[in-house]
Amino acid sequence: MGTDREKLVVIGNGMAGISAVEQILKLTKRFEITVFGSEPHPNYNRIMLSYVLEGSKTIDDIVLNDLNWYRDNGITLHTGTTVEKIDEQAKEVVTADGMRVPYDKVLIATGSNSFILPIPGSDKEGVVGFRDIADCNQMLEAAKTCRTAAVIGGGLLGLEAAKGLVQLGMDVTVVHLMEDLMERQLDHQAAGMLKAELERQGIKFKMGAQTAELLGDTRVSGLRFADDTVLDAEFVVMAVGIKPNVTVAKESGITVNRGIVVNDYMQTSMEGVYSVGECTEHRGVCYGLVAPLFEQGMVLAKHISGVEAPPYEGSVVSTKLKISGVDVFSTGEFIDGPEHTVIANKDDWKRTYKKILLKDGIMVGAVLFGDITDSAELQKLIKQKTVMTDELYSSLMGTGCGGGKKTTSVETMSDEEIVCGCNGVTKATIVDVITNQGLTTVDEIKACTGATRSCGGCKPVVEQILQYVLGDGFKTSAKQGICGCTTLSRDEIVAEIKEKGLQTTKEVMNVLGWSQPEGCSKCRPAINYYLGMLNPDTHEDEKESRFVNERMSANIQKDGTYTVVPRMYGGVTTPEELKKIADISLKYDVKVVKVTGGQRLDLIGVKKEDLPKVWEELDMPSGYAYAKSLRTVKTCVGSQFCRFGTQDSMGMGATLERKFERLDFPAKFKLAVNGCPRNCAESCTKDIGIVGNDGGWEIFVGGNGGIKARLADTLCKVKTDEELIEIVGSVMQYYRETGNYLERTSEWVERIGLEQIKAVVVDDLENRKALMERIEFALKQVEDPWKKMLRDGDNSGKLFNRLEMSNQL
Ligand SMILES: Cc1cc2nc3c(=O)[nH]c(=O)nc-3n(C[C@H](O)[C@H](O)[C@H](O)COP(=O)(O)OP(=O)(O)OC[C@H]3O[C@@H](n4cnc5c(N)ncnc54)[C@H](O)[C@@H]3O)c2cc1C
Ligand SMILES: NC(=O)c1ccc[n+]([C@@H]2O[C@H](COP(=O)([O-])OP(=O)(O)OC[C@H]3O[C@@H](n4cnc5c(N)ncnc54)[C@H](O)[C@@H]3O)[C@@H](O)[C@H]2O)c1
Ligand code: SF4
Ligand code: FES
Repeated sequence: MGTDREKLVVIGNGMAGISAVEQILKLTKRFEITVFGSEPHPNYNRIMLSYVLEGSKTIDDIVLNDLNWYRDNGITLHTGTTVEKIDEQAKEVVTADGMRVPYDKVLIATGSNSFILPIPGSDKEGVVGFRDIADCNQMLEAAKTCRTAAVIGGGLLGLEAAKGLVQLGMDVTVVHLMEDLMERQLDHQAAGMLKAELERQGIKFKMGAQTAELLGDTRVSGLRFADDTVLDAEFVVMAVGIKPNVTVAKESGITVNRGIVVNDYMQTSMEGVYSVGECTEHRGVCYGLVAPLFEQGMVLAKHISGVEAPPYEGSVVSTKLKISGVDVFSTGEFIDGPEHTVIANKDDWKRTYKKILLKDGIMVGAVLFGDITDSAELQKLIKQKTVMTDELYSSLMGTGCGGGKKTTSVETMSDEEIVCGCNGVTKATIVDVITNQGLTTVDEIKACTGATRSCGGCKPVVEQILQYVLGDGFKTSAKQGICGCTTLSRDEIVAEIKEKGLQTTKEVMNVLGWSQPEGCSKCRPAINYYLGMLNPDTHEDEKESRFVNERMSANIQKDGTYTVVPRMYGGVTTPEELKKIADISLKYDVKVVKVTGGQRLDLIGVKKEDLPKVWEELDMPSGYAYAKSLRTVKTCVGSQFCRFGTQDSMGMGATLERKFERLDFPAKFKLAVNGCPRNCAESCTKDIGIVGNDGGWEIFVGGNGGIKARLADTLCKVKTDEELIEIVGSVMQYYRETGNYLERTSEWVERIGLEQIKAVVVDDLENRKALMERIEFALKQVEDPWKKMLRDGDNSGKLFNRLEMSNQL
């Protein structure tokens, strides 16, 4: 049925083309739209193929626009139909099977093809790219019969493919040309951390390897490298990049470089013909991520619909790897050169890394590993070419006292700014559905606008917008698991462990339906902690679920040696003890003895195999410097010696340390006790700070002197030592029972609320007593790990073997 509407023909039924069509439909109904797609499917979310492979989504889950959508919007769809060229003279689009469709305007959105290495054997059976549903299905099929796979290419795609194949039970080696993974997005530091994490998750790597040939008869059986070494592989995935699909444009005489060359309004060299997506080259750049493609689509939609629009000026891209338990993010410039000012922070303990690059004071790029909560914020600041200030620095790098909350920046975002890059949702759209449709949760916004639907990277910003628009009416309902292996929250897991009487991490993962049977480095230690906290008498600590320092009961150093920190209650020692420490240090060639910030002595440089002998000869309790446990109780001189002292801080410090040592906490725990408000032992930055005052004690909670400094809050004042011990014990137990694993008290206090903590441990005497009973019970079960090791020996026989390097966590 003919109409007098303008005829728009879209070549390519992929993410960029159909997103542009969606934008056009919002602006005008003046086009009669026909879409051609080579694939036999309606438009689907290509990004999610990684999740289909990994098993967490099905093909049906990832359809973005089903056939009804095309029908409802009056779009004629030809699936399984490839366009050959545009006949400019006839003003017709010509398909490979000879169909001719007249046009007024054409949009070319033909995407990319996988780049297949031009090496002998690359056409063998069992060699695939990873681009579409057909490739994904081939991989799923192969996993049923093949055991070994090689993924060539250690970029985003290769790593996601490798993880998917590991999930399917295959033995997978990633073969990478360079020495660093994802070298187009990460610096050397982050790439190293990423590799270590993926190795933990079961992926093998062959780095710096150039594949010369794929071996096998008709079917691939292995890889031969340029140095003539060989790797067996029954299945090979090529993930070495993509090639813009410019065939139609080339055949039609349109200017093509690497991609189809367009101007700032996405117009090609041919009158009436536009191009968006991965096939397009704008100002010399071809993009390979969806966010820029959606931005292009918006500009195109306005231009083609006759709506005035600013030109497309290129995009700052950012990437996030979609592998559960691996949080890595990169945006803008990421390799530092002499022109950059580098702000960097690496935490070996939490295995996090943050780097921000400045050029002439302006933020131009960032890399995050381990903790990507600031990703959306950084992406926005870098996109806006923001100048770094002291305030921003403190907010991003977490320095400065008082723990001031980050200011939300959504207020300063323009309405047109895209919040969800994957789905092209702007701030204005989100604000609109909150204000006009009364939506109050991230899930509702997701259902209505698509924001957060794909990679999830935009969720923090969507939450911020909700909070900003609703103020106090905001509640977060988005379901967030403790890691990518589960959607269960910490509280749900703890409740299930209690209700179902679960005993081991394996059991928790099996019964509660973990997506990865072995869990990951985030959930395994957390569950081990929750089990121990809930069942102090029956839980068998799972050493393999502990971080290396905890397994060794010592902190590993850069050079592979360890440190030994013996317990010195309240920071007090004797000349005899000091002499013993000095003798042993000399005997075992300890090069440095360091006085720590917590007033202890740290014997640095003990060889792994000497650890048991050093512990035995010291014959002192472990100082737990490696553990998520009570580390130290720092004390001032106090009333025993100090002229100002009103309380015996040294005595009380030692008492508290003796009483509460050895227990596991969600994170490390530090105390300080002061004899008077002069506060020489710095209570304000401790998890619990105690200050002698008015003949009694004043107690503070939630202080932190670390990366995210925070001054402690006043909890209460008590008159007696007994009351002090009881409040300290019950705060500790309340934190043990309600803290998220790895959550310091500084974060816990903010999350739970000071008033709630007061209500439970100060005001409610019965509750306080119950908490004390539970902590006393737990305390009865604990034993010094050095003594235990000396008595029971090392069951594995490997822990103190010089050559054995444990790297599970
Ligand atoms: C496994 C995987 C994971 C990814 N993950 C992410 C991610 O997390 N984040 C991100 O931003 N990006 C990701 N990407 C990249 C993202 O999917 C692409 O950038 C995006 O899909 C490109 O959209 P496009 O429309 O330009 O191309 P495509 O989505 O490839 O669409 C082009 C379509 O045109 C069809 N076509 C080609 N030629 C013709 C013709 N002559 N006639 C008719 N039809 C034709 C093709 O068959 C195809 O269906 C991922 C890609 C893959 C493969
Ligand atoms: N999470 C995400 O954002 C995501 C996920 C998957 C794919 N993608 C996109 O899909 C596209 C394809 O991804 P990709 O990872 O293939 O592209 P890529 O170009 O980012 O990475 C290819 C990698 O292969 C390596 N390589 C090149 N030749 C090699 C060889 N002969 N042997 C071994 N390694 C070799 C390169 O060093 C590079 O690291 C990209 O545009 C990517 O951005 C994005
Ligand atoms: S805090 Fe008070 S009691 Fe303790 S050392 Fe300082 S001045 Fe003396
Ligand atoms: S940015 Fe990926 S889902 Fe929003």
